[in-house]
Amino acid sequence: MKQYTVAILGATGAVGTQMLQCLDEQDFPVGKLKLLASARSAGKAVEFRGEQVVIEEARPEAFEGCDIVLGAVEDDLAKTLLPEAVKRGAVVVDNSHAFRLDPDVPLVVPEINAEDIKWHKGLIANPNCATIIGLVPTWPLHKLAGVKRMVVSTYQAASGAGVPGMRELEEQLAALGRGEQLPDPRAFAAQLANNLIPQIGGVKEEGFTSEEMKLQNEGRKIMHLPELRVNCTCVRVPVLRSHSESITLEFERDITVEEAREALAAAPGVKLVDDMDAADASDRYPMPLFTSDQDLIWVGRVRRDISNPEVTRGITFWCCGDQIRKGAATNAVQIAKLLTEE
Ligand SMILES: NC(=O)C1=CN([C@@H]2O[C@H](COP(=O)(O)OP(=O)(O)OC[C@H]3O[C@@H](n4cnc5c(N)ncnc54)[C@H](OP(=O)(O)O)[C@@H]3O)[C@@H](O)[C@H]2O)C=CC1
Ligand SMILES: N[C@@H](CC(=O)OP(=O)(O)O)C(=O)O
Repeated sequence: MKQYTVAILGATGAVGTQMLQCLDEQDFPVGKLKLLASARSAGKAVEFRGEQVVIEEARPEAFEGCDIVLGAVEDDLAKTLLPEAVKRGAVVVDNSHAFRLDPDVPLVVPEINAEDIKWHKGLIANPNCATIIGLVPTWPLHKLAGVKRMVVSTYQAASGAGVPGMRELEEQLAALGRGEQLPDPRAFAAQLANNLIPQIGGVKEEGFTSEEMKLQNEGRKIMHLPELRVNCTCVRVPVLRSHSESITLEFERDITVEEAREALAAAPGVKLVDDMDAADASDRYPMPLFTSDQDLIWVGRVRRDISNPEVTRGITFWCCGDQIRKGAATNAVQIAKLLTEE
């Protein structure tokens, strides 16, 4: 079996660290591993499959000899460095927003559009985390009844803002526990502990934020639905890990709650947790505490949309998924695995 030289760009971050674990869990055929980060991290060692791998500073020459590069750095750095990897013959799977809407770059969720990998020209983009988590359960319902419109509210964990976001919430919770004054917020616009922040990303069209527009713009490309309409509100919540979403879908054709539940129960990447009579709350509906550090999107609270006059054409549900895993690292490694099977 062919072994691949794999590099992780941003190997010390929230997503990069998780990628390392996913490569191992998904039995990825890694021949040689290169871990790249900033000069601050260069020289530190990280263990992979029982061996110590020394982190290198990310420079264009570091991509020499790489077959696959997994990108886990912010947009500007991705734009500067990743084309250098492609120039040197690597195939790149990038997690940033930099290339997602480029018509020459496939944007892939393997459960939905794995076939798009085939037309890559060296770069494949991993979608936004809230987009992946919302679309994995939307897709089987779309196949059943044709989705026309989505109304979404997201409840996004602090680690969506990377290691700095996670640290900030942990520091704030610890300071509150000790009865101390909280340090000034750095990763977020305001204190997150005991609070909700209804802004993720900069402000774009008509007052919507960049994060809110991703679900529509990336969703259209992934599901090949150029007319899809999405109205989204994204909120940062004081949860460490796992994003949650409330989603209402309007369909072209009739669909019953029973049909929706059946399709969700059979869908790849989805776990249906929808039993309001269960004794234990964790068996009644998905909650972010229980969906962290695993790869499935849990779906529950499946109901008819009672606000829709076409009473059989709307479904509402709640879902939670680990955004560092399926929303980023797991999805990227799944794509890389498909590349090895090409
Ligand atoms: N966190 C999440 O839930 C998700 C994140 N993403 C995307 O993934 C990407 C990474 O995010 P995340 O892991 O959260 O971010 P982190 O802030 O946790 O990690 C950033 C990484 O970038 C590296 N880095 C910073 N500056 C440089 C530099 N000058 N040269 C080389 N490497 C550098 C850091 O290295 P060092 O430690 O040395 O500073 C670190 O490895 C982003 O594009 C983000 O939008 C996508 C989906 C979900
Ligand atoms: N913005 C997301 C995480 C993320 O990094 O998304 P993107 O890769 O689209 O910038 C969040 O904060 O929860």
